[in-house]
Amino acid sequence: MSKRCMNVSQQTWALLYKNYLKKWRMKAQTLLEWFFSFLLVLFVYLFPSTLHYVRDSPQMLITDLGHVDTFNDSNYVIAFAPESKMAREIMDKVASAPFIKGSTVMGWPDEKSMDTLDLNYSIDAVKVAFTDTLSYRLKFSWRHRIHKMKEHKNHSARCDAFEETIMCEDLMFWEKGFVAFQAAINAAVIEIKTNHSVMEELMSITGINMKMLPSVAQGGLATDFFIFFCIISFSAFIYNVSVNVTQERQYMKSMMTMMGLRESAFWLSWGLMYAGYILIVATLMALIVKYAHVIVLTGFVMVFILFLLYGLSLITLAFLMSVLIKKPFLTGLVVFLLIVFWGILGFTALYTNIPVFLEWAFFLLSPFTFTIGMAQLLRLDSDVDANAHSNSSHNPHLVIATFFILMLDTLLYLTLTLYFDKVLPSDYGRRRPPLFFLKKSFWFQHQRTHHVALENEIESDPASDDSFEPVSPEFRGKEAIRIKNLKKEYTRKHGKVEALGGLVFDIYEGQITALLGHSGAGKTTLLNILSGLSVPTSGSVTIYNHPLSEVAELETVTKLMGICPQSNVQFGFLTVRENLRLFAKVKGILPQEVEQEVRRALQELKMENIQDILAQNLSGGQSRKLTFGIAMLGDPQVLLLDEPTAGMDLLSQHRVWDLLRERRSDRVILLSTQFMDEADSLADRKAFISNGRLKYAGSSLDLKKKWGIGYNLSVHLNEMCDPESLTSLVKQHIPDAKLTAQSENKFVYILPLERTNKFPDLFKDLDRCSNRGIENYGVSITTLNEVFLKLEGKSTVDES
Ligand SMILES: Nc1ncnc2c1ncn2[C@@H]1O[C@H](COP(=O)(O)OP(=O)(O)OP(=O)(O)O)[C@@H](O)[C@H]1O
Repeated sequence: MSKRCMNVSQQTWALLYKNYLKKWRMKAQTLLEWFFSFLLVLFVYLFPSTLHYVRDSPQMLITDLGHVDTFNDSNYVIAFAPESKMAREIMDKVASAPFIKGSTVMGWPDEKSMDTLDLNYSIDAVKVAFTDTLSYRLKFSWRHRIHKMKEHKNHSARCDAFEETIMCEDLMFWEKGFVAFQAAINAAVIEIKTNHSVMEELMSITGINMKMLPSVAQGGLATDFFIFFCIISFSAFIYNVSVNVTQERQYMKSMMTMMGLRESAFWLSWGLMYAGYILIVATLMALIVKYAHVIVLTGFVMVFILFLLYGLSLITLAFLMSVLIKKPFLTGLVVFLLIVFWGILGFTALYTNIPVFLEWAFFLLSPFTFTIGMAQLLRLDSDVDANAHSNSSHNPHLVIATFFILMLDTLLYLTLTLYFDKVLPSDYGRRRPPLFFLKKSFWFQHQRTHHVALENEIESDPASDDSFEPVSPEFRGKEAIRIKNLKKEYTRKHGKVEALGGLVFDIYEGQITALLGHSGAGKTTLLNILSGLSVPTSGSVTIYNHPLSEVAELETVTKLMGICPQSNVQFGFLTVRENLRLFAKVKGILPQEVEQEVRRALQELKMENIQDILAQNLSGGQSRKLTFGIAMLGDPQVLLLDEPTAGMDLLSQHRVWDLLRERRSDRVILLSTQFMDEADSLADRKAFISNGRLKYAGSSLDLKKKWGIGYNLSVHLNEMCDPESLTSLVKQHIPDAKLTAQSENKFVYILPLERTNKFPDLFKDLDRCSNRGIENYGVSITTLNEVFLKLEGKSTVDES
């Protein structure tokens, strides 16, 4: 057996190269992936001209806006809520303010009912919502009075110049009466509380419009679209990583894990590959954002880091979904929809006030965080202070905070991926209990102290039953695989199916053991349990004293095993040689021995002529040969082979048999087969399983002896022959001969094995009787097929 070392970096590089070859060979998929990514980048590139403009109004002078109460507009009603004595008193005083006189003041029982006040377009409502006597909120109409500010374009101290006119958004607060109302309500509250009137004083305050510094403004809806395209800029990659990982995780990852693959190598190989893609697109996006002047003041590095961290978080999100969802297309779709939906949720936070705790919870969703981060970046650009310093690095805290949150999101998704990957049930592989990380054995190397006891506990073959041939003394103490009371039940829609029902069985080193049985007998189930691909419902298995129930022990056992499962294990887009090379590295064969091992497998199985053919183009038999070759890599100590020669031509079958015979000594070989001749000529010991129970274990000879070996004497006769005299002739030589079948012109007798010395005389007499109606006769040895049918018949009788 070659020395094995499960090295994460060797496995990661091998899988990474496999991923690269996949991308290279599946050109259409790869081109589409990059085409869509570049299309999105192009969209983003087309935005910048409409996105921002520099606001510079040098012609705007310092202007005197006059007194607060110069505001003069009677086209509104005043509403307040809740209507209490104090509130009414305050509002009465407010109504006495000179600029309000004559307006309608309405009290409402609560804010909700006040908000139902819906006036026609010509009249506005100014609503005052009291929270207590001293606190209130002033609600101005959305349409006509004060524009609602968006957080990411909240550059409220800005003015725009339209030809000759200068429009300042903030001036609305002065011109539409917001400041005047605020001053009047404040004066009323102060007067009620202090008995001192400040109304006149507050009303005489004057306002001044200062000169504006130049600034960069963002383009409203266009900016939102721009952010949206940034959110979905990695979608094509993320869709593909979701689909690829889900596909591989279903079967190939479990198989490779059973060969010794470290989980981290699998995730790293996909993670690193797509991190490379993300790096390229993040650089392009940052270049566009920066050099097309979407963002003028913020540095390239900040934008690049934001895109990179966002992209990485999406890779881990795709990983997480691939663990939670089984269908590849569905995983890709769900991830895409989540990106869109969570991104849009980010806009909600920009436009509305969502509760703080909810906002923090939403930060766990990386597209949400990215939206906020992007908005903050754009906002930095129009920040007044930033303009003053002409360097945004003075105020980047919020953007840097989003970097950290994105890192946390990535870490969270990765942790959840690894956790659910271990805990959630799947078709193959061992599941851990939900709280496995609390167990000491998970953190510390397992100490094997109880194995001796366990070994003693296990009963040996039930030798007392004469259906089981006692093993010869030379094999005593060579029990490599010990199976005790092994049960396996599958739950189906209509109840449970018992695939194995309490198997007790030892498999010895130095022997080839064949599992025989009808379809659905439980052979694959047993082999899957021994390979660690399936978990028994009850009972125990030890391989070289390592109990398979212990995950840590399973890792040791995988180093000893070579597995050839019922379905082929190979990557269709790799050639035969590449497949062998990849699996040799996954199995931990030392780097300097890999090529030698691959060459040996190609030679031994006569696959040199097909070594450069893609596995997907191999015939069924050739594929099987490749899977067998993969199982044999590293010359494993324990070989578990599920119908290894199925579909192979005769020559290949014999090649496989020869190989197994050559390796038999000091190895444990267990194979299942449907071919009786394979079991007959290859296996030293046959185990016959029927309906999940062991019916017989022993050598071919013993099996045939117990179940009707011998020789079949078939005599063909014509109408001249007297059947009774034929039977008495046979019995005269061999009294215990049995007539097993008779037809009009053919009689079949079974002649016991130990009577071979009587055969010559019998044949002589039969020759002599040729003139008495015996046309011809022949003798054949009982085949295993016949024994199988007999045993099968007995099982059916037993069952009924
Ligand atoms: N995943 C599963 N879910 C439900 N039932 C299953 C599952 N796998 C196997 N079974 C059932 O368990 C029983 C044993 O199946 P198994 O595949 O071990 O038989 P087998 O002896 O290998 O058959 P074959 O020679 O046809 O491969 C069958 O009744 C089968 O239907």
